[in-house]
Amino acid sequence: MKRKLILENGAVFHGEGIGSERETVGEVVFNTGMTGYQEILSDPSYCDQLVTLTYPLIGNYGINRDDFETMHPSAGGLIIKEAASHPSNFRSIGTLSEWLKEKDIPGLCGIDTRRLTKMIRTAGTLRGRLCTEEVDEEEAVRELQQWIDSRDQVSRVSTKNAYHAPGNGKRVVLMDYGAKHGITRNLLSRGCDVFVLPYNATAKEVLALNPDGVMLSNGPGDPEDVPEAVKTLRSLVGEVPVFGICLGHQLLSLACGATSSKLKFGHRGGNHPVKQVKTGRVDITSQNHGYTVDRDSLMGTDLVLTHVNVNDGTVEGVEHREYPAFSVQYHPEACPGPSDANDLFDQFVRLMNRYEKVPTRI
Ligand SMILES: NC(=O)CC[C@H](N)C(=O)O
Repeated sequence: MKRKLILENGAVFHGEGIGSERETVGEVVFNTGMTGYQEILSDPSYCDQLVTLTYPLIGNYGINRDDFETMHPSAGGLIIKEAASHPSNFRSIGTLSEWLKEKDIPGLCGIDTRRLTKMIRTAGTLRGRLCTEEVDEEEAVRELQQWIDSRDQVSRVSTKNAYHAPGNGKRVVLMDYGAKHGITRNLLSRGCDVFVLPYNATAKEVLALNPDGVMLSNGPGDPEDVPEAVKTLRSLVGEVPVFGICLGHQLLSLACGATSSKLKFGHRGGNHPVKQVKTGRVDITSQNHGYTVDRDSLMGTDLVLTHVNVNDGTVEGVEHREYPAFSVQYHPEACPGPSDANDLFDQFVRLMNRYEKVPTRI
């Protein structure tokens, strides 16, 4: 079925529909990874976004049972050059198009994704509408320009109920702002006893679990839209070791007095070089974010810049001067992407060991 993508700048891309036939509007973003479409589409950080993948052939290894980052994908849509119709992989249980249909995610294929990506790089992230050929383009552009982005993504993707993933090591509370499974997987593989709490859990609720550390997850949207999380973190910093990833990093930074802003077109892909300020070590990292902590705003806070992006100098990591709290903008859990930075989870465990609290548990 013919479908098209209308952008707020008036550009129109005509292609073929795949997946759900539902219409959708969202921010169009691009990811430059060559693989990992299953993890990307199931990562809650992409909630509502129309994701275009710059790699031209997508779906060639199908969909498997192991690589979901959440079981309830919330990505707004997928935009690609070519959808493989005959996937081949020993783990494959179906095609990408079937899965998109099953999860009600609309897609568009057969468009020039390089042209679209260049457009976003020049204009900045654009809103788009994925719809049928009949839709009036001028009217759609007017509507897109007046579109008000929703600001409740974190509350939509976060768990509604607390749950427990048992282990016999350090007790970690994972704040679920839209967490990828990869974070829990990494904590469990280090023996951690993980309690996952909803995004709006209070500091009192967190501390009642008597944790050795608190992990702040990734998640969708603008960090300024989650003031309740910032308030909780203000009370937690200094009480218990904290490690934040991506949205978790941004929220920790806001809680410590820094500010954030939106990047022109974000960082999404598997080859973003990040330099550790102290040692000069460069990790190739997995990234997926549209906002950044303002580097200048760190001055006057108790946060120290620990990591910078080699491409554009933006903040990639901070640590607290006084308290056991650190965070990174990128994804040490990878999935998709390289795992150069996976040792940050070990660093978190070491931090919890160092700050061993007086045992109150029996
Ligand atoms: N992956 C994430 O946690 C993304 C954080 C935030 N939603 C951003 O786009 O900057």
